[in-house]
Amino acid sequence: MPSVAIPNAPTVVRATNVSKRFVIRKEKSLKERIVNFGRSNKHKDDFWALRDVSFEIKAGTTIGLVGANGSGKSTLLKVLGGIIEPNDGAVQRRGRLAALLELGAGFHPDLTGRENVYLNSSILGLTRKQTDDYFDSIVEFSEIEAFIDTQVKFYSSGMYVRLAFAIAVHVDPDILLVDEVLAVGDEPFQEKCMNKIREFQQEGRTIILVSHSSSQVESLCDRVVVLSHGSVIFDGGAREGIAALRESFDH
Ligand SMILES: Nc1ncnc2c1ncn2[C@@H]1O[C@H](COP(=O)(O)OP(=O)(O)OP(=O)(O)O)[C@@H](O)[C@H]1O
Repeated sequence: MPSVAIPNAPTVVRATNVSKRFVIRKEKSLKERIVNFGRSNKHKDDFWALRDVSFEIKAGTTIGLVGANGSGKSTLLKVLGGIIEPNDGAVQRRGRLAALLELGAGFHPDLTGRENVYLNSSILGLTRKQTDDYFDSIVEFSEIEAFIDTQVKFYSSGMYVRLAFAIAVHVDPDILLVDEVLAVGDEPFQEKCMNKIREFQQEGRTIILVSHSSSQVESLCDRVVVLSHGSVIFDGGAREGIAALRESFDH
């Protein structure tokens, strides 16, 4: 088992019948524009990115969210992290959460790396004194010392991820959400992140990971949830989950 199983571990995340709808605006075709001359060139469609998703996650579990492109993984991660609200259903969480979502999320582009460290840490519940204490260690982990006083809008995607990951792992999270972002780091940094994730597993923290890498999911996760068109089609062991994922590509 990749993480340390805790007997009778409490539930730290519970999603109950979660559904999320987006409104998609589409341009009308030339024919529709002529027929509807004088009216708006756009029409709206409802799109359910998540439909009736329910599961519970016990403390200390590493869970992989997998599925084809557009199946709803990032949307689910954002709903679990409280970054977006579901239209139906509810999410309950216990403990401090740190989230590594899409690139640059959580960073203010006009602020420097240093200022963003302080801003992010305070959003995640650290005092200024605690951030002062962690600051050097965050910068050292990120290995971007030379750019720490540069505005983050000038950062490369790898530099963003380095700083974001370094902050997330220093705020003592009980739950860590990681979207695909790690794939952006270079090989040595990815290895460093994997080691940190393994350390977190040993410490009994809960990790929710979105990944397209089957080998990464199999080596890190205790459990896999497979999404297809916004619904859970499998919830169980990692190896069986990867098999269910491959099968879902054929449908
Ligand atoms: N803000 C939004 N407005 C409209 N549609 C959205 C929005 N965010 C996501 N979607 C749609 O919801 C669906 C699920 O998107 P999501 O990013 O959750 O998929 P994913 O499984 O993470 O995909 P990928 O593997 O490509 O990253 C997609 O069809 C996407 O276009």
